[in-house]
Amino acid sequence: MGDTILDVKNLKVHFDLDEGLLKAVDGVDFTLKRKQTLGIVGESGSGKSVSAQSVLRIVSSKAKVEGELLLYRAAGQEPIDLAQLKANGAEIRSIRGGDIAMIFQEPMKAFSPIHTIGNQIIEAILLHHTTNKNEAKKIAIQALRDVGMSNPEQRYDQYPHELSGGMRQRAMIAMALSCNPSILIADEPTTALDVTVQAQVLDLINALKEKHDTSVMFITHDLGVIAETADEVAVMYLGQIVEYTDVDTLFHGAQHPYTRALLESMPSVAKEGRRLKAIEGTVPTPINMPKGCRYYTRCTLAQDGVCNVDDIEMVPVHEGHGVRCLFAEPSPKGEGEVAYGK
Ligand SMILES: Nc1ncnc2c1ncn2[C@@H]1O[C@H](COP(=O)(O)OP(=O)(O)OP(=O)(O)O)[C@@H](O)[C@H]1O
Repeated sequence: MGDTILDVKNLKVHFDLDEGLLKAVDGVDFTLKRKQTLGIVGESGSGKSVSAQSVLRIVSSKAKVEGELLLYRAAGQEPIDLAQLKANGAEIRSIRGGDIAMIFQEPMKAFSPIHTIGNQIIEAILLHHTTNKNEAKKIAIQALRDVGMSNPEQRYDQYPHELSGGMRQRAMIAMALSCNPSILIADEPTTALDVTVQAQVLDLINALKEKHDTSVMFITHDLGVIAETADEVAVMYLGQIVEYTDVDTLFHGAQHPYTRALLESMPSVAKEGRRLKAIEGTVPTPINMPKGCRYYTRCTLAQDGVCNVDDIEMVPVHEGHGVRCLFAEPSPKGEGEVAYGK
């Protein structure tokens, strides 16, 4: 467990709705290693955000959360099971923002419009770091400088609406990192930004991760972002992880038909002159799901009577590479691409 900082075991998040039981997350396992970035990728509705919110215990109070969320604060120490903490108790509140911080797609979700950027950043620092206001202000200004804000002293006194979208994103990252968290959860932080600013923010997150030895859980629907940030990747579909591997194998030896379809819909992967292939259909709502493979309704390899009979288990095809598909084959690292579809 030495290099593991977060170990998520059999996480289930279910919502009991009038229409039926919605299984937003249904038996998810992953480990986040120290100083590494785990990318979680999948289309909208696959359960990425709900998984992340469960770690911080900020998922809606209507959700039923089961499983283990083991946080190893230091190597060799007994873990804390975040799933066992009271959702609004003192312990999880001290972990939120202290050990684990989160950034979102929309920074206005993180900031209140009626307080200055500086006052909001020092609030967290005063809670987790120091009770001295002058010292907290110095840390906040340094954090703004670290994320590349020009005139950080002036930014400190500005309101969120006075900054551009990219600047607000940087300010949110400064707030998240001002308490030096060991884990940063980034939920689509660059989706709303134009391409140039997106690249700058990704570079910034990667640089800060190296500087502060932070572990990052990076949630995105974009494999391009995964290529830029992740060491390991979990591909999610309808509440389950369908493929789990290191980033090189993802791009050169993916086996799950869903991962392959995502790759084929990615601009730089599509061969020259070939049209991008959109994935047919949409992600169904995970209510009253039939037995069998969750991807059955959209899969080009689906076989009636084979794939829609029993729930599909994750098959280890190589050390550190798991695939939830009956057609997965054991493969030496990186050779799945050759085996698949031949
Ligand atoms: N508070 C809630 N009540 C009921 N259902 C919810 C709630 N929050 C999320 N869901 C459902 O859970 C499923 C997973 O949602 P989630 O937001 O985790 O997906 P996602 O992969 O992060 O997609 P997106 O990128 O669109 O946020 C979806 O079917 C969603 O409608």
